[in-house]
Amino acid sequence: MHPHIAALYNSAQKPSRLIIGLMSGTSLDGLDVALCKVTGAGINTQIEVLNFTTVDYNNEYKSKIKQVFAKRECDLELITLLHPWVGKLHGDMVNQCLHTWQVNPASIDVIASHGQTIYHCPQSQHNHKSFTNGTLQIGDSDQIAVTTGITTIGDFRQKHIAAGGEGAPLAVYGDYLFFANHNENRILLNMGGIANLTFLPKSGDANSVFSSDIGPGNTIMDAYIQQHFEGMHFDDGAKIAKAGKVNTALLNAMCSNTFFELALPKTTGPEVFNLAYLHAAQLQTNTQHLSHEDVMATLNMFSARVIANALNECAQSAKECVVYASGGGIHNPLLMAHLNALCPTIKAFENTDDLGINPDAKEAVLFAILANECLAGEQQHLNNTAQGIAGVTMGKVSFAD
Ligand SMILES: Nc1ncnc2c1ncn2[C@@H]1O[C@H](COP(=O)(O)OP(=O)(O)OP(=O)(O)O)[C@@H](O)[C@H]1O
Ligand SMILES: CC(=O)N[C@H]1[C@@H]2OC[C@@H](O2)[C@@H](O)[C@@H]1O[C@H](C)C(=O)O
Repeated sequence: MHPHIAALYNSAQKPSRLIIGLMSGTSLDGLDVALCKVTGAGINTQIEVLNFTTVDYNNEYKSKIKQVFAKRECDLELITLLHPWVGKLHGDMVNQCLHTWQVNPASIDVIASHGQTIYHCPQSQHNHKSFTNGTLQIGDSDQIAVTTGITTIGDFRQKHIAAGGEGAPLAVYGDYLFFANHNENRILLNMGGIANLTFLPKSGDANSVFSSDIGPGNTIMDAYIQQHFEGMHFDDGAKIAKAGKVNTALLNAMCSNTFFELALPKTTGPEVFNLAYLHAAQLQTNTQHLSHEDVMATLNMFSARVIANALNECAQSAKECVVYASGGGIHNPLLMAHLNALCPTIKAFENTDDLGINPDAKEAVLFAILANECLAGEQQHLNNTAQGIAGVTMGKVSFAD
């Protein structure tokens, strides 16, 4: 047997494994690195996050990725070069974290790498009759494995597509294994660039579990700030939005899009929710001359309204839902205040800290859980293709040499 296969076999048989989850989201703020001790597998999975950090991206990374990010047309040579470059950079960042944490790389069983999404196109968002769903993540796992010397499992989304899904949201798998609870109807809400949710009924009925993207979380707000406020990446503490007034005409125009008419589950991305989306709504409502503050107030309310609509829809099908929020949006006080006001049927808004997982680390932890299932999961716990939840093992294995 090849020693790499033997090592994986040994890892899979251990009662617990050290797995580093890596997530680089649509906000392009940094690489989330979560060192997890994962015990067991399947519905017996337990997680302890031993260390977590976000390694900030520098301007070079952001500007290089932005040249291809969510763009229908771009330089193929650049994409080809970025794929190994991002992987190497992510590997270097893991090495830097391990050094800082004084953790021996040899003690890590595997790295779970999401990569960097550069384009997402479910069937509902493209006009090519002969194609179904597609999504593309760069940041080659072979580069991470070679750079760190640690076996890396990556490229999780392609199996989901191969099995008929849209390649997202994958959160549902980890959410179900780790957060489902018999005493409470739960909604796990993540507000990153794009917002998504997982509904976990207390009945535990796997067929009633579902997950969906909702629409914009922070993505349009971030893009607007980056365009108009030099050196700023986001509206810290919602200071700018708080100084403005919501423009109802613009808000209503933004809320009117075919994506919102599609039934859950569905997926989307910054390919749709971007500055061009805002500009089209401004043109339509003759609101091009609003102040930056008023635009930000309206964008903030736009995100809140679409998220609230989805939460209220879930709350109709199950009484007394508790929302557990995660992602950078929880740090936006105006967004959170709007959500509370717009969701009277939600029993309580908590965040995943209350369930033992740092809300900023949650997505990276979810990929560690997916890698753990790839290694040690003995059966599929969710399998409902009608709800976009394919019962498949996700992830491709890259060895270090
Ligand atoms: N203090 C804060 N005030 C306002 N907004 C904040 C604050 N901190 C973070 N955010 C928002 O959270 C964003 C980062 O969120 P997160 O890291 O969850 O996104 P992501 O993982 O890249 O996205 P996705 O989950 O869609 O892939 C920032 O770009 C910003 O918009
Ligand atoms: C294609 C892609 O990268 N989608 C991301 C994005 O960010 C949030 C939302 O859109 C979600 O569908 C997904 O990420 C999370 C981790 C998921 O798959 O559950």
